[in-house]
Formats: sequence, structure tokens, C-alpha cells
Amino acid sequence: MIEMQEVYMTYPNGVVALNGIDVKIGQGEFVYIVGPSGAGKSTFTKLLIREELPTNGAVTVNNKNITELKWKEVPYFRRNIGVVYQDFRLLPKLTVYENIAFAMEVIEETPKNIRKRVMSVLEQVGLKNKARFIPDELSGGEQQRVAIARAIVNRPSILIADEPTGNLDPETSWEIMQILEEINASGTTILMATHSKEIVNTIKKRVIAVEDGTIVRDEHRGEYGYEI
Ligand SMILES: Nc1ncnc2c1ncn2[C@@H]1O[C@H](COP(=O)(O)OP(=O)(O)OP(=O)(O)O)[C@@H](O)[C@H]1O
Repeated sequence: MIEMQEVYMTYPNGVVALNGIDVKIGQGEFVYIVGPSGAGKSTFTKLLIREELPTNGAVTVNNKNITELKWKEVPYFRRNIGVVYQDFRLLPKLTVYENIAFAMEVIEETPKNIRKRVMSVLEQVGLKNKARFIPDELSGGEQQRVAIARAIVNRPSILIADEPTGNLDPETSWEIMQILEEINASGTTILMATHSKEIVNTIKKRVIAVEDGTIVRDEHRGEYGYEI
């Protein structure tokens, strides 16, 4: 469960990115965050992973107000949230297998668990046969699958996807959406910031529209609502 109560966020340079956000997102929901460029979508997701702190307000994730976490508590909290970005952000010198295993090594999983689980998520994203490849040897869609596998390998309750299809062609984007839907079907909450009218209007989900730092629309099975 995610909740924001009267959340305001002003960056140090004075830009007001969020201007009073009140929202609740239940466990297992799939939510699109839409809105014009600069509306505050990325800032919204950054607050949820404690990459930024709000200037005011409470951000509650799984019953904990995460604005109150001490810095040393942040890495442990983040285990519960997977994040996927438009530009994949894989480690270029590591293989597909190593990129995913690394996320489990940092939380000190046993080698046996790591082997089993990495092969299982690779199968889930359809990349078992590319475990030994490095990111440069993969297509954009395949790299995004690796990033998704890495994001879910520690079984987070929430997956945040910040424009996950932004660098992909339409056909590949649909494949990525299918994987995200499967992950959601297994109970993971998904928050996806997107500019894709096609996707939002085709795969109907809850739509939260942000403009100038406030929520202007929040609809079950909503429309994208913008021209581009
Ligand atoms: N680190 C930062 N320092 C100062 N201002 C920032 C910073 N990050 C974002 N902003 C500003 O905050 C506002 C909201 O930005 P944000 O990245 O959250 O928007 P967005 O909706 O994700 O945009 P886009 O769709 O282009 O990714 C913008 O005016 C942006 O310029």
C-alpha cells in the first residue's frame, strides 16, 4: 500500500515539482502516471524510493512513513521496491546473469538461492538462452527485460517503471507490457510513468494524471487524455 498525504516538493533551485499530492494506491494495483513533460511524474516516483525527500507531507509505503527513515535504513527499505528506467541502466561489463545476480549478492543471498532464482526470472522474461551475453549484445527490448528481471529478482512488493517503453519500438513495447502485466498478476503493485497514449488507451488500467505538480485526474480504466 502506498499513500501520499499533502505532499509538496520544491527542489533546492526553487522549482515546485509537486504541489499538494494526496493519493492512495492499494497492493496489487496497476497504475499509469501520465501528464505533460515536467509535470512531476519522475519526482513522484523518486519520493517513493526515497531518492528525494518531500518538502512537506507524508509518504507511506507498506505502512511506514518513509520520510522518517534514517539514511542507513534506506537501502533495506529499497529492497521492497524494484525500479526500471527508460534507459535500462545495466552494468555494461557484466553478463545478463551477473547483472541480475548482483542485486541478490548485495543482500547477501546464498549462492544456491541466487543461481536458482536468477534462472527462474530469466525464464520469466524469456531470456534464459542469453544469460552469458553482455548488454551490448542485446536488443533494446532484451536489455529492458534484463532490467525488469533485475528489478523483480528480490520479489519486491512494488515495481516502479519510469517510461519503460520510451526507447523501444511499438512491437517490443507490447512485449514489455505483457511481462509487466504478468508480474502484476502475481500480486506486485505496478506504477508506470508513461507518455504512450497507445499503451494507456489499449491496456486499460487506473490512470493518474499529474499537471503542474497536482493530480488533475484519477480514473479507473482511464484514458491517456493528451494528444502526445
Ligand atoms: N533535480 C532537480 N533539480 C531541480 N529541478 C528539478 C530536478 N528534477 C526535476 N526538476 C524540475 O521539477 C519539475 C518536475 O520534473 P519531473 O522530472 O518530475 O517531471 P516529469 O513529469 O517526470 O517530466 P518528463 O515527462 O519530462 O519526464 C520540472 O520543472 C523539472 O524541471
